[in-house]
Amino acid sequence: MTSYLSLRGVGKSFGASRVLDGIDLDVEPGEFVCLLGPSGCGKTTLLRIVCGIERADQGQLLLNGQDIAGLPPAARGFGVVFQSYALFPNLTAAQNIAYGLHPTGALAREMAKRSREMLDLVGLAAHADKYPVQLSGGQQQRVALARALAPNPRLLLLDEPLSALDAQVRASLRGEIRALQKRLGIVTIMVTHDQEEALSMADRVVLMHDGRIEQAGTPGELYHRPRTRFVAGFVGRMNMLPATVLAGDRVRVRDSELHCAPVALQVGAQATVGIRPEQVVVRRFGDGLGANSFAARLLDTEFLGNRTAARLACEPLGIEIEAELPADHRVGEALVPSSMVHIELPQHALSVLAR
Ligand SMILES: Nc1ncnc2c1ncn2[C@@H]1O[C@H](COP(=O)(O)OP(=O)(O)OP(=O)(O)O)[C@@H](O)[C@H]1O
Repeated sequence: MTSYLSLRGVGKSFGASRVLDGIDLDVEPGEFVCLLGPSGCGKTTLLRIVCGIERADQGQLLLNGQDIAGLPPAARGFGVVFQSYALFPNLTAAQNIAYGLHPTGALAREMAKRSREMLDLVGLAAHADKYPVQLSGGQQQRVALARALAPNPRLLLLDEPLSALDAQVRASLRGEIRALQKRLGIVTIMVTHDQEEALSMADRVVLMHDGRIEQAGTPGELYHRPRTRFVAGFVGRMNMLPATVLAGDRVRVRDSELHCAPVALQVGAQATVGIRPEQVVVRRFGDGLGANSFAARLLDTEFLGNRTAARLACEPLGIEIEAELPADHRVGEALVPSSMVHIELPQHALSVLAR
């Protein structure tokens, strides 16, 4: 089956520096894909290549099976929204949106009608005649989104569209963009360095590192089944324990044996065992000494409202462990610094990764 958009072996260098290396990516109809990664990993360059502002040195860019690498940006028919609103200050909201329709050759009457429809779509019908300076940051970004969507683009490209906004507006716009994208069914690629944004908005997250795709998958896959240490460390928080593989379902950490889900690594391989803080089970000292249970000393706690974060020193494993307990945790009141507890690292919650 042909994907809607396919990138095959896309590579790009700036001078001697290799910024993208062998990027393969398929985007399916209706999908919302986030390019996520640390600063400098190449995500913006990749979006600019899809957009046509930048040319790849190698590889193919196929839309519905057709190579579009040679097409200039305007001929691609994509809608783009940048971090800065990039609205024309001398045009009203309605005129800014209509401006995006000029290349379609629509008549003035049609453009005005479409512009009103789009303002309605982004909840700004009452602000049609305002100039950008009279609109809040969030409203300006909604106008920019409406402008990008007005010509019915074949692809919507968003480059950190929320990063200039304050936290509250950002959170509400996240939901709005996501809902709009689903309603219109428009294939969308968004660049962000904010993992929470990527996990909450995307159908699929493409995590990039040093110009390569480290892992692509649903938010749940990246969070629960990271394939590399980089993914485990970048998406959410993870305790990491140096380990040696003992058997298909056992590893050794220091002098202790841990049972884990089946691992693909060879016996004797050096590995890292990862466990999320919220999956560490904390019990009263002496309670529940099953497999993967260890004594630990509480170093400190941090009250976070709906949960409590705890730092524990676990001597048998030779590391500090971070745990997160729900607010109503029954051991919660006994958690005073220096007290001893037992922790369990449940078998199913351990990710065993190559070192
Ligand atoms: N026009 C250019 N000329 C030279 N180097 C460039 C150019 N554009 C980007 N780079 C370099 O390419 C690398 C990747 O940049 P890119 O902007 O794609 O990364 P990014 O992941 O989007 O990072 P950020 O989140 O900081 O924007 C960086 O090292 C950057 O300095």
